[in-house]
Amino acid sequence: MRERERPMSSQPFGIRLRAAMNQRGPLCVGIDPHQHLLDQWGLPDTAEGLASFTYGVVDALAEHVAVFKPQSAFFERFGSAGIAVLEQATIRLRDAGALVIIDAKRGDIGSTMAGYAAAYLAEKGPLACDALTVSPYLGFGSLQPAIDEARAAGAGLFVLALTSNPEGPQFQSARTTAGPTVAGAVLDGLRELNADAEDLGSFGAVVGATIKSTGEDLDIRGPLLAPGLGAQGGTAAGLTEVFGTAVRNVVPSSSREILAAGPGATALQDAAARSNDAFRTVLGY
Ligand SMILES: O=C(O)c1cc(=O)[nH]c(=O)n1[C@@H]1O[C@H](COP(=O)(O)O)[C@@H](O)[C@H]1O
Repeated sequence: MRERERPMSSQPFGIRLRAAMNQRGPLCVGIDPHQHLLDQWGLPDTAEGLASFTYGVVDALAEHVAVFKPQSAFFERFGSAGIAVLEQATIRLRDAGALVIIDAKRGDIGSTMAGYAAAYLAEKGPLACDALTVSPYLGFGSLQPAIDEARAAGAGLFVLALTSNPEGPQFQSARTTAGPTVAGAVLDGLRELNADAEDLGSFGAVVGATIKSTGEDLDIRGPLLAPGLGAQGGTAAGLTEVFGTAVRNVVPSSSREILAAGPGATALQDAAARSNDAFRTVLGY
């Protein structure tokens, strides 16, 4: 069967992502159950508190928002009980038609990367999600097993390129021996992976909404995950300055700003809808 004729569930990630953003708006809600948010929601700092918080977000938003990005760190904090919540939340979100990017920023030598790929990207993996954040600092080529598994499963990757934290440029703006910056080399690698994509490829970059203009070419024919909105100071209006003509491919991600509206489901839905509307206008959805 040709790619375009396949049912949506078995389409490559980039195609599913564009369809979901067209349908529900571009907002990605980050699920970052910080200790202070559990406290603010009146929940204990335990695995049970984590579960109530996470399923509260899932129940309120799974049918309204296109993309979710659970932050693995805050689930790992509670060991296997926390990982079980991440697993369940991922299943429930996907069952409700949302896409899940697990933010685990994995990166290792190729043979170990294959283990992460089996956990997060393989169709029957225990934490199977739609896309995974990965780190390229062991060399872009070290990501190959994850790239292969993503292609086989119709999943995607988001590779760190220009991160939102102030320390990022120390490495990311440094020049490689071949000439481009480290970030530029990552973007070049992604452009190559997406070369055959008609609209949006499955291999994306992480580019912080806070980075201002860098002179890097962000047109990689793939999605640009933009965290740093809200709590870190990035705004919807500022996205055009950072992304220029590539702004249409941005997946704007916001965690604390939306989560702080909880625990009420209606308040969470209102916060997500407001945010989604602002991004729709800027990104042209
Ligand atoms: O990969 C990420 O999502 C990420 C990359 C980056 O450059 N900056 C960044 O903040 N993030 C993540 O995005 C989320 C931001 O959360 P808020 O600042 O609360 O919206 C956190 O889970 C971060 O780990």
